[in-house]
Parts: sequence; structure tokens; C-alpha cells
Amino acid sequence: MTALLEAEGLSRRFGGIVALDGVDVTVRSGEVLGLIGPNGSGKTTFFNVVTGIFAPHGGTVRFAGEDLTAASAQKVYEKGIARTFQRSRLCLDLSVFENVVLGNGKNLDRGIFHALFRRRALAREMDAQLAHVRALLERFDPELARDPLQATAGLPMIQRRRIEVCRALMASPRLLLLDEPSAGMTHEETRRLMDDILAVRAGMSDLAIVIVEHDMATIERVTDRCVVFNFGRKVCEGPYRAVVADPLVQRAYLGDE
Ligand SMILES: Nc1ncnc2c1ncn2[C@@H]1O[C@H](COP(=O)(O)OP(=O)(O)OP(=O)(O)O)[C@@H](O)[C@H]1O
Repeated sequence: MTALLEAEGLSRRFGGIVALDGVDVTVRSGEVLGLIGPNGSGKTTFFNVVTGIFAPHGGTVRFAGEDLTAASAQKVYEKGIARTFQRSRLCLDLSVFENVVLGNGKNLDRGIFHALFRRRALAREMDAQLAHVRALLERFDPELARDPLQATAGLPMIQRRRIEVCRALMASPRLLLLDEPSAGMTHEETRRLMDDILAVRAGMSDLAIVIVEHDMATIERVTDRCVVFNFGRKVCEGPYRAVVADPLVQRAYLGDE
């Protein structure tokens, strides 16, 4: 598998806190990489720096051979990296369809004149979008696909997570970053969501996924490889079984005693 994302020596500080301290992380095309580590070890900061939310204070980010160091969030997204957030980012007043289609800004941004004077073309595009959203939702949950115009408020957490993942996939990314998808869900809901994500990914063989997750059963089940952070540094990488057996990783989680 070829390298899709190559982060080298990535650093980021917040005042006196060194959230990322020169980490090297490579993500290969088509793999599922688990990014794990104790609270505050820099996992979300890594996502934020890679996706252009925060500029790095050192190091480089290359994606598909292109330098994306300090690129804007919009550019990173256009180049094919999509993400979900730890806390739900849905607009609860909007419908399921509207929430998902927000992820397709790349293709819908035609400007006000298109909307005002090319009404028929716009209607055709909206119909195509609806069909696309429906097809995507169908792969996650036929229940959601049956009524994409239903309100998002009131849906259970697992449906909201599915909508967020669909929104990220609407951009047809090559790399999907999932930040604690199990947050706020039961073990059973997490298992079902991960089953869905893996099933969808089976039809997208080149899609690489990086998943930040505290639920180790999920990490063990879905990842090909793991990278472990502690205090902003990479302490270990390898298959799940090897990393959990590593004394440095055990010390990171359990302390020195
Ligand atoms: N915007 C910010 N401003 C100030 N400090 C921040 C900011 N973002 C992260 N930090 C700090 O950087 C360190 C790493 O945080 P980060 O959220 O990346 O860790 P994490 O591994 O994702 O943690 P968790 O598993 O709890 O989500 C922490 O000490 C955190 O308080």
C-alpha cells in the first residue's frame, strides 16, 4: 500500500502546552489506522493540524504527494480529507438531507446567479443530490433513507453519527478522519455504527480511515494498524496486539507504578 498521508515532525503548542511534539505519522491508501493514547495526548490536535484548523508550529503534511502544510481547512477538504468531530456538529433544525448535503460544498457552490436564473438546472441538481444522499443513507440504514426530509432533532445518537459520517463521505474523500465516533453511544450502538462504516468502506477500497477511539474493543476489531500517542509524542506503532503488549504503551495508560 502506498503512503497517502505523510506527517513528518508535526508540532503544535498552545501557550506553554506542547500538544504535538514532532510526530511522524503515515497513513497508507486503503488502511484503517487507529490513533490511540491517553486523554490529552494530542490525538484531536493531530486531526486539527492535518485538517487546517490549526497551523503547525513545525513539521510538514503531505497528502497524495502534495504539500498541505498549513493549508486552509477548505483546501484540505477539497484535496480529499474529510472528518467528523468528537462533539456532534449537526444542525438540528435542518433535515437529514440538508445536514448530509452540507458535506458536498465542493459541488454545490455555484453562486447566487445560478440559483436565481438557472432554476431548472438547479432543480435538477437538487434532485441528483437527493438521490445521492438517499443512496448513501441507504448503505448505512434503510430507515434513514426512507425519509431523508425528516427533522434531525429527535433522532437517536447512532442515527446522528451515521448522518455525520454520510456528510463526510458526500465529499468523496480519500481519507476519512473519525474523532471518537463512539462518544455518547452504548457499546451496542458503537458496534453497529462500526459495522456500517466497515460495510460502506468495503465498497470504497481506496478509502483510508484514521479513527481516534477510547473503546479498545472497537480499535481491535476495525483497525489494520495503530499509532499510540503520549504527551504529544508517538510512542509506538504496529498491529493492535503488538502495541497493547508494548511496555511503553502500558506505561502511558497505567502510569509508572
Ligand atoms: N485549542 C486549544 N487551546 C489550548 N489548549 C489546547 C487546545 N487544544 C488542545 N489543547 C491542549 O493540548 C493537549 C492535547 O489535547 P488533545 O485534545 O489534542 O488531546 P486528545 O489526545 O485528543 O485528548 P482526548 O482523548 O481527551 O480527546 C491537551 O493538554 C489540551 O488541553
